[in-house]
Amino acid sequence: MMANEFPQTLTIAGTDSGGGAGIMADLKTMQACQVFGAAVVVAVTAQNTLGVQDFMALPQKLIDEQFASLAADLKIRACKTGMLADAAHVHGVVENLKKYDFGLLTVDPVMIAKGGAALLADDAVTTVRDELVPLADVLTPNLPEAERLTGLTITDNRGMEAAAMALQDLGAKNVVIKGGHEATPDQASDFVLLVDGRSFWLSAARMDTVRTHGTGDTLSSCITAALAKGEDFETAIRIAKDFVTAAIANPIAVGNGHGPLNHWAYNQGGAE
Ligand SMILES: Nc1ncnc2c1ncn2[C@@H]1O[C@H](COP(=O)(O)OP(=O)(O)OP(=O)(O)O)[C@@H](O)[C@H]1O
Ligand SMILES: Cc1ncc(COP(=O)(O)O)c(N)n1
Repeated sequence: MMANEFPQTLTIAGTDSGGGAGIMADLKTMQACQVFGAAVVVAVTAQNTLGVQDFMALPQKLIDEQFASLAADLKIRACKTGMLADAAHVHGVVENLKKYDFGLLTVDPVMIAKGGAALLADDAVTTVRDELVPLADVLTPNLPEAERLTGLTITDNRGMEAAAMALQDLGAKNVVIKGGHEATPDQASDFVLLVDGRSFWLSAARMDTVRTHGTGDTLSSCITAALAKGEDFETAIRIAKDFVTAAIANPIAVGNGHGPLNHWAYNQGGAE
């Protein structure tokens, strides 16, 4: 393998001082997936498993410089976005994604943290919908995010399927509607609509646990890692579901609130 050819990935998101979500969860997932992970920090949060105490988005100039630094040196094969804070920063990230080639893009349209804190300004939802979603090779909204982006109300499986189609109409190629927030007691079921029109459900036993901090970040960064390794969309999404299921099913005791996932579990044979 050439010196510059090792699979390289990028997360464009916010930090989590508590280590469980955001860029920290992304890099831990990428490491476990045996790809190299780089990061463009858009926002810094003061956060733990109990919630988000404060955050600040970085000046756009510094964000632009991080993109330029990576473009000048690394060979990123796949990237993902997470917390982008506000409309101006969403727009700034979109400009950079159009300027540089960082490979396949997974968009996790992060809006509200598990503890209830807003990680995206309300008026930025339209910017995400109009500017970022059309660039997405894979879009991974949870149910509230899918509702905000489409204007639909999702109450059942049919609603998830309709939302996925609406998101493809907005320009996303492959869509994963995450059912973590669904009120089904037994199953955590995600609906996948692929770019070629095929669709399927991915279901796992729903774990009765509060240790689910960073589940969405973990899923989207595992998809990113698998794509960087050359997997096709369907395989990448299936691997990521197994990875996150194992990471939830084998909890580690950290913090007193929504605890982080176990990013070693999948490699230790912990897939359910
Ligand atoms: N309690 C659970 N048991 C099993 N799987 C779960 C559970 N909660 C979430 N999942 C799975 O985790 C993945 C992420 O889904 P979720 O809806 O929690 O995303 P999210 O809200 O974006 O996560 P976060 O905001 O915490 O990063 C999905 O595959 C979902 O089915
Ligand atoms: C920086 C950052 N990015 C994303 C999340 C979402 O994760 P969760 O919904 O599990 O709190 C978060 N809490 N913090």
